[in-house]
Amino acid sequence: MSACPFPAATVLGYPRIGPRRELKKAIEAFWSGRADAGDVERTGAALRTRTRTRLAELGLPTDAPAIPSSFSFYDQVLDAAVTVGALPERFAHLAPADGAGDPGQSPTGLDLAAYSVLARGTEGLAPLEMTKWFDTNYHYLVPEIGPATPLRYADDRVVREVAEGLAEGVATRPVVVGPVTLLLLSKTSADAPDGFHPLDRLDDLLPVYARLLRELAAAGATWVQLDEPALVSDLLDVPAGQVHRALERALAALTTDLPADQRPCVLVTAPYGDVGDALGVLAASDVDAIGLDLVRGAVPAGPVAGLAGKTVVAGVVDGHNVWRTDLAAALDRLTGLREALGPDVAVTVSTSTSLLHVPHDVDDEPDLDPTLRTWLAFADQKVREVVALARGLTEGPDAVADHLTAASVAHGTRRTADGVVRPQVRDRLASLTGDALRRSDYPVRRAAQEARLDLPPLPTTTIGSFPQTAEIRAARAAHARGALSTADYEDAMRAEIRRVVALQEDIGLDVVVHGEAERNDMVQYFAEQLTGFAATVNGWVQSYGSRCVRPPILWGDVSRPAPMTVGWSTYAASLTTKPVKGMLTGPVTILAWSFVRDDQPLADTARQVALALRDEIGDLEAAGIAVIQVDEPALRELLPLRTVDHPAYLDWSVTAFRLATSGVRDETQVHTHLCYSEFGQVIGAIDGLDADVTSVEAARSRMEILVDLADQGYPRGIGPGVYDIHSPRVPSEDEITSLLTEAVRSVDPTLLWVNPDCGLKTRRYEEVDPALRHLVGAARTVRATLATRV
Ligand SMILES: CN1c2c(nc(N)[nH]c2=O)NC[C@@H]1CNc1ccc(C(=O)N[C@@H](CCC(=O)N[C@@H](CCC(=O)N[C@@H](CCC(=O)O)C(=O)O)C(=O)O)C(=O)O)cc1
Ligand SMILES: N[C@@H](CCS)C(=O)O
Ligand SMILES: [Zn+2]
Repeated sequence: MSACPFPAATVLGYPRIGPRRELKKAIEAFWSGRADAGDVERTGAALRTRTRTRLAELGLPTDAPAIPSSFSFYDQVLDAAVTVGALPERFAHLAPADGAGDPGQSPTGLDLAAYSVLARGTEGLAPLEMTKWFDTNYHYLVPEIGPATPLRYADDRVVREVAEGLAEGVATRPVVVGPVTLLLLSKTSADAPDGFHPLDRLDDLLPVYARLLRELAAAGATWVQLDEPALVSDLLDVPAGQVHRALERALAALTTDLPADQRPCVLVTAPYGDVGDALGVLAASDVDAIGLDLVRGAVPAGPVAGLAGKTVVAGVVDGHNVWRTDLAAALDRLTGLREALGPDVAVTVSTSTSLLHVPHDVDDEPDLDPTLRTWLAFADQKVREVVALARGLTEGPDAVADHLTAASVAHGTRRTADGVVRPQVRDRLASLTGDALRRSDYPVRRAAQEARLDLPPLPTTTIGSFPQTAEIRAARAAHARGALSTADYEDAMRAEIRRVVALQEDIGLDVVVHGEAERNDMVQYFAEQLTGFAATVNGWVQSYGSRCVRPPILWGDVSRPAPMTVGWSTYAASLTTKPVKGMLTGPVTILAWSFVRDDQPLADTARQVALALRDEIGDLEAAGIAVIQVDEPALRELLPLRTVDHPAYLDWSVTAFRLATSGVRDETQVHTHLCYSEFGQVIGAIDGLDADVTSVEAARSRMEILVDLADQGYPRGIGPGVYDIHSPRVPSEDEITSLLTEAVRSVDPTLLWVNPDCGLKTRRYEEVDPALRHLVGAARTVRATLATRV
């Protein structure tokens, strides 16, 4: 018998925000001073208890480590950095002086206030940067590691949570970001010499992980899960060979080199894609189990050298989307896997990724169409699927015949249900010619737009949203529960538009927006108005920290029954003589932030969404809106993790954007907005979008993007963000002036626009008002220098 028996079913992680966003509410109350740290700790503990109890109810055993311990108050990458004490120099004062590195000491680590400072910053102290987690809409905090960054076992929270489970009679499996991924996702700290990479610190980090494993074993953990998603990505700037060598060293240090009785059994997972050649490295190591994403990745074709005696944790249930699993097909896949790997390899059934990316429970969605509901599996339903598949694999399909039949009936109804295929949508798309993707040459458009808009040099604008105040959200909540009529709600939104337009005129912005007050979310708002989408009521998913989104479910062919934004934009236009910018979310972003259908290629779905947006853009134009912005902040997010897949993605994503935007006349100016990006990887696509003006996030990188674009001879309008909206800090006029002065040196000033980095919805008016005044003041100052230059 294996020294490391693994349960037949598990999941790689579970949502932690709570079914009613309990954690969000508790931690935000703490940040605003309405609750103390003890209140938040109690909420966290109650949520962890709930998770363990719920997972057991759903069928995972409590006496074997099938139930993951995957809680976090904010982010799992931050947690790993805190566990290994990797505090950047500017946060050094937060570290408790408790002799944490000493053997025998159990460090209690950072308290919640200090932990929050790393995540959110404080006066004069910038937080860790935040960026997207692989190709998901989840954001992690980026650790900063240099040659001198302390690395020591500094926080025993993960160990305490194991003990907490055991005290309740549940043997959990702690989940920790693995050492290779932690270093590959870290950025090099500013003081590091040229050529340094955080991976250079691997040998300093491994003893810290080894200590963690010993502490976990001592606390009673029989397994630990080390997540190594970096193995599925080519986008992390380190060649695969080097990653594999690092992995070999890490696994040896955490298995081979540790006495078996001093460490838990080790599961290493590679979620979010195909593990590729790293499988050979994992198999050749002494790890006890390997987690494979078999939704995105391939089932090995035959035996893999070194796997004998290990467990393969087969991720056949999609952790990243909400469709009910075709259980019969999954069982075939599992059987095929077992046959391919041979009798010496145990197979456990699992999810492909953590369930962090899906809502809790379909049964908590009273308003969903009953037929649609049968097609779906949220986290809880997925746990049941995993349990049923495990039983089917061990006892044979007959043992779970009811489950297999119910799943196949649901899949059958999905294929033929009304609205899944809409012939009119498909016929329209089929009849489009290449002309639908082309506008006139840019110089022709530019001349027509300049004549129409008559803007000054360095025109100023915002990215669209103004603060979503408590009053706006309260009005929407009251409307949703029937306490405010539609007419009164719309009046409230119009009052907000009046306020926002008047403010922009007062500040002196050149191109005005309506402020997006009416939007609960920049994707959900559109999904609620398009056919083929369903919205949830409680389907919250963590986006970052305490911030959540409710991704809509894109289940059928998409069309636009009626205009979606025209009324709001034309109302704003009626209030001002300045040009009003219409504001839409682009096709790629609508897909990226929805649960997309899995029964047709994403490219086909993107074209349907694009066509609906093309209709909206046509209506905005017909209503006299001269500037229309189509936001694509998620263009980079959906970039495939394997470079071999990039050309096809960039082709369909650019095509979708052009399909949406190319139907307008020359004198209509199309803007786009990109944020959350390392633009280097999509710079060709920025050009391909062919937008007249592109605004990009740039303030935090001091406009480096401009140099890249200038190097490429980028020929169209560009608005590098001059104000970091992620921070409450109000930038001074001088600082914006200095950014703009640099900008006009690297880019043709006649192409330059002046705007913040992103929308202002998460900010407060106390910050936005002065910041925008400084922005306009700076633009005027630099404009004057241009005039004198001429
Ligand atoms: C730009 N970003 C977005 C991403 N994904 C999206 N789908 N949308 C985005 O905008 N990904 C990348 C980034 C991530 N950034 C953010 C930024 C901010 C949030 C955020 O603030 N989320 C809110 C929820 C927003 C929302 O849906 N609002 C609704 C419901 C509001 C609500 O909670 N109402 C209360 C009642 C309120 C009251 O009575 O006063 C309730 O229902 O209980 C709305 O405005 O109607 C959050 O709360 O976290 C997310 C991602
Ligand atoms: N128009 C949106 C873009 C966010 S990426 C906004 O201003 O919030
Ligand atoms: Zn943005």
